[in-house]
Amino acid sequence: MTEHQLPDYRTLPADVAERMEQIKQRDCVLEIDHVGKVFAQKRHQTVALEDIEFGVHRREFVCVVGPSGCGKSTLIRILAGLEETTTGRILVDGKPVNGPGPDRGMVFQKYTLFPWLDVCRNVMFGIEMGGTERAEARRQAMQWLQVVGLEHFATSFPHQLSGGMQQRVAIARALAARPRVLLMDESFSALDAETRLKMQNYLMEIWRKIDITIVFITHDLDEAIYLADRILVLKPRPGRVEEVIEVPLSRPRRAAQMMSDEFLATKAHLEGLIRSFGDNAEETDEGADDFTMPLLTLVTDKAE
Ligand SMILES: Nc1ncnc2c1ncn2[C@@H]1O[C@H](COP(=O)(O)OP(=O)(O)OP(=O)(O)O)[C@@H](O)[C@H]1O
Repeated sequence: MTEHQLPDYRTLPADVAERMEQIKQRDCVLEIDHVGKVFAQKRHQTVALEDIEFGVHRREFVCVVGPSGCGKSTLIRILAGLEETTTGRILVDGKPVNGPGPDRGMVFQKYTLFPWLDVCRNVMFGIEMGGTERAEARRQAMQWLQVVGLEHFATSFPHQLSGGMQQRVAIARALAARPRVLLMDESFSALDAETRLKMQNYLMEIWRKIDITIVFITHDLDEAIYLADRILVLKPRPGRVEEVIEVPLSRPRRAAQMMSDEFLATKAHLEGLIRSFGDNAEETDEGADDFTMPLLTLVTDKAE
């Protein structure tokens, strides 16, 4: 099939359309209610987010994509309660949130485990913070380690684990506090491609087993399409919702689907959207295009 024959990404196969209908009938666990964020500096203001309105349904998997500077980090920090909104509000299960809370768990990009605690104690940390006594916290931690397949590493320390394993512990620790929503901020972007795919599959397996709603920020369009039920596309300056895409892929997802017409059409559409924001992109790379590298070698023969 040639490129111009690719199916319209909006055409959902019947099973996916039915699943989307079911998801939409569920309550919204997380509501982003007309959220705006302005960073005021001495000389100017940056409108990082403007009037973001979006609801995430129970057990839905939403990915947020957009070019650098479109407000992805600001949005997830607001959802986590680490940043205040300028306008609008965030609701979890219909209740406005002010600041961080146990109803929202977070997994960051870099490994954030406590290096002086073993794996089990790292997972116990969030449970004990909730007031659970130690023996029960240990029992629950072991259960979560089983969920992420690391029960045999309970007494290992973070530095003894690979990057992927450390992120699995971070996921277990976040889930152990029994949040309603799991917020993931570029959580797999420090991993190599193979480990990343494994982690994506692990995450979807875990998500299928438990009552958790996921919001996942990523730069990687393949990752967004592979994981999400819906993709929220943000455009920069100011950060606004450009489009919400319903991913036309059946579940359970398999890596082979990345070569399907539906996947490729969705990716082509997303790439086109993000390319169209070009003129508004973040200015951090200013000058990169006309940068000329000075010649730092004396070898100038024709074997270049
Ligand atoms: N603390 C801050 N003070 C001032 N401006 C900020 C602050 N944090 C973010 N911004 C600005 O808000 C806008 C959105 O930034 P944000 O980091 O949320 O974007 P992003 O999409 O996460 O970018 P990236 O993909 O590069 O991480 C940018 O213009 C950024 O410069």
